[in-house]
Amino acid sequence: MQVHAPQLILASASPRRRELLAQIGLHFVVQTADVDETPLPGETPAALVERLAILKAETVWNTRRGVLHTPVLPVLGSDTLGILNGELLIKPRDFEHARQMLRQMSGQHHEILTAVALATTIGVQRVVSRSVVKFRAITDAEILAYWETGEPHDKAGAYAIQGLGAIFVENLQGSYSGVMGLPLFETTQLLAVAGIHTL
Ligand SMILES: Cc1cn([C@H]2C[C@H](O)[C@@H](COP(=O)(O)OP(=O)(O)OP(=O)(O)O)O2)c(=O)[nH]c1=O
Repeated sequence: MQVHAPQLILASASPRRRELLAQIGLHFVVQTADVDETPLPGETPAALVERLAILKAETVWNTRRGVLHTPVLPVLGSDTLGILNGELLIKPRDFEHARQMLRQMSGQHHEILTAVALATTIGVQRVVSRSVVKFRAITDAEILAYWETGEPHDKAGAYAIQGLGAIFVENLQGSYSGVMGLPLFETTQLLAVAGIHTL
């Protein structure tokens, strides 16, 4: 088996982000950043998602720099959240919270924002991907059955487009990988600026 030197550090505990980066053939190591994801008073969703992606990337960048005292690999951080009627769709706290979000999303359009930040020696570059997702009508019985699969528990908006949640998605305008947690088009553009190429 050939061992590749890592090209970057992924500052994320999300298995989806790992899968997506691996899908485009990048070699990376994972170092997670445990950051406070609470919105600031009056913070817009777009400002929040961008701030959290930057915070995740910078937190890991600063830790690596402090420990190693040597040139550090670029660090990629990301954050995903949804918006419906101005309200945030985040990871559900419990079944009640998931039910409340999915009931609101039933038969409606919502927006998914994923921000990506790349920390390098020249500073932090970032980009935000926006997608609009239309859900079909969902019954309460379906919400309960879906919750019981476990899939919604750790996903923004309490669903996974890459999983069983796909059955609710009538239409998607935007980035499939962005909804899943890491928009690959935008990510490769950021990486190219840092000299990391996929082809
Ligand atoms: C909408 C949607 C979200 N998600 C996931 C992507 C993210 O992992 C998660 C949103 O939570 P995030 O806080 O963005 O990420 P995370 O806590 O999983 O990982 P980390 O902060 O360490 O990077 O929801 C899906 O997997 N599929 C979907 O369709």
